[in-house]
Amino acid sequence: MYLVTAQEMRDLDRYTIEHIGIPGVVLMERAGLAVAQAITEHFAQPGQAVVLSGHGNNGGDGFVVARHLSVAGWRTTVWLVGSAERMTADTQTFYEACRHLGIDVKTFGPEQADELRRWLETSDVVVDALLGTGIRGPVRPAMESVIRLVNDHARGRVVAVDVPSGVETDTGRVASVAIKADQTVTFAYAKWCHYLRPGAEHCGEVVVADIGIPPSVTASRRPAARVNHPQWWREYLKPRSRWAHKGTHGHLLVVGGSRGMLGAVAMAGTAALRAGAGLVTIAVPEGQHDPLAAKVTEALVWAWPDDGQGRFAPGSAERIGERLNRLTAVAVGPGLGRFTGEREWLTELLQQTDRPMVLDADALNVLADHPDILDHRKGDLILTPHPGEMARLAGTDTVRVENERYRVAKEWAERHDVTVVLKGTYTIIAFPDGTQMLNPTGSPAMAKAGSGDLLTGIIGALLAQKIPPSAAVPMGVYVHGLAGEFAVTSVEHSVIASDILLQVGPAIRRLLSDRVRT
Ligand SMILES: NC(=O)C1=CN([C@@H]2O[C@H](COP(=O)(O)OP(=O)(O)OC[C@H]3O[C@@H](n4cnc5c(N)ncnc54)[C@H](O)[C@@H]3O)[C@@H](O)[C@H]2O)[C@@H](O)CC1
Ligand SMILES: Nc1ncnc2c1ncn2[C@@H]1O[C@H](COP(=O)(O)OP(=O)(O)O)[C@@H](O)[C@H]1O
Ligand SMILES: [K+]
Repeated sequence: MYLVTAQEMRDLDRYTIEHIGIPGVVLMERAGLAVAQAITEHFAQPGQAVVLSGHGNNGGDGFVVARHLSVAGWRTTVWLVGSAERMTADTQTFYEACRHLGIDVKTFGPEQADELRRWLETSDVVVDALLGTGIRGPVRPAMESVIRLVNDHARGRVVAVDVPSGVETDTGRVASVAIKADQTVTFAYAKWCHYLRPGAEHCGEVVVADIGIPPSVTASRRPAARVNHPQWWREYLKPRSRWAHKGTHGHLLVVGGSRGMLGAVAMAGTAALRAGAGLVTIAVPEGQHDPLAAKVTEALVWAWPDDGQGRFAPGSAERIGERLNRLTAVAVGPGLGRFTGEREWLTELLQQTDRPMVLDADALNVLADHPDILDHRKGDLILTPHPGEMARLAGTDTVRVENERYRVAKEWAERHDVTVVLKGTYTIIAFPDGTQMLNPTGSPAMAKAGSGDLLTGIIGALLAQKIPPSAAVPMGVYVHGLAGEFAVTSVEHSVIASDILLQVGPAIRRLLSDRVRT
């Protein structure tokens, strides 16, 4: 599924209307019908509904909802919050239809606030069709007072049409106030605000309804963002061949693990094996060799010169040259720490190999301080920052990263020709070509030290198996999130990274069995 901006949605609507020839009223009818169906499916029997309509097309959808609810036996009242003269032609059509059917349509004015409040307090459903993707700037006063009335007084289920009114479609920003919905029924494609805070917190459950826009329209008007889904990389997800041997499934080198931080490389390396890598070698500072070898049983351990403090010695990265030909991907950063000579060290690593490389944790912090290091890279680079690391990379603060997740990752990926995985709830993957993917899998259980190391290992394993980054990265992020969901067997609070590690297999199995079915 694509993830669209307001402008992209307008373009797709217009293309459908003008080039395919499906009239706008047909789309509006389907949109309103989908919302009415979501409501009637939720309730065992009809009750009382208040529909709040603006004069734009979002309001038009509201008139369609009102008509279907009324026909289905609901006591339905519509409040027009706006002016009948400024209605769009399609909205006017369905406004008239409501009137011809004898549905009660009231026009809201400040003097009716008490009456509307009573309706809100006594209705089973409130339909928010005030503002959709056409919102510009802060909500104007009349609508603002209606939105506040809904948030303060609605007792029943609040269902938002397309987006909760007051939420900006492309950014999830709420400039003044916004409806707090229990459910949002959107049309054709998800919009950014359904995933970005604070707007996403206003949506409740999001349902994407088909309104008859033919899927082929995206071929001529391709949106720049997608929701991560197996449809985008399923072809690379294969059962293992009967003739497989360890050499056919790649060799990942994981580099990191300074003193006191061996857990991170151990987790990354083991996750890589669980994600299917044939061989994993973990390179650590010499003094950490024995403790790591005692900790991990299935990965090879390789000692690089130590600085005497349990970290890599300057120049130690030259070691990679020895075994370069046998490696198929590299992951650098878990438990790396900071050390003298780190800039030259990371530069050497990048210079020595054209294998795809994942950079995580302190490798990202070295890069943030010395972005020129990137000039030395020879192969594809994948960066997996959490918001704090992203902020350091982009020279900004975490608050801006969180407020503009959709923009910060994209700018960095394009400017530096790398793939950026900006982690968090709904991880964003920004590709070097400017396109993005938003990941729907994951769980708050993953908000715990160690879960990021697993992701590094999983992506590394998929790259090591020669899956191109455009597929390996979203597949890895999806599998990691699914494993995080599966790991919640009791409560989210108690899940630890090792639990997630054990679910990498079941997550892959789920995807493989889905693959067989579809
Ligand atoms: N053919 C189409 O384009 C379709 C559009 N659909 C619906 O149409 C919506 C988009 O319709 P529109 O583009 O007419 O826009 P909206 O209905 O979202 O809003 C535009 C109207 O709101 C007013 N407005 C804008 N910003 C405001 C603010 N800050 N405070 C108060 N009033 C404000 C404007 O005066 C304008 O009349 C979608 O969200 C969707 O619900 C659906 O019916 C499907 C088909
Ligand atoms: N609330 C959440 N919902 C979904 N995924 C989450 C959530 N919190 C954290 N995660 C995921 O868990 C991982 C945490 O990684 P990171 O912050 O690097 O932690 P660490 O390096 O300490 O393991 C990321 O992949 C992130 O997307
Ligand atoms: K709305």
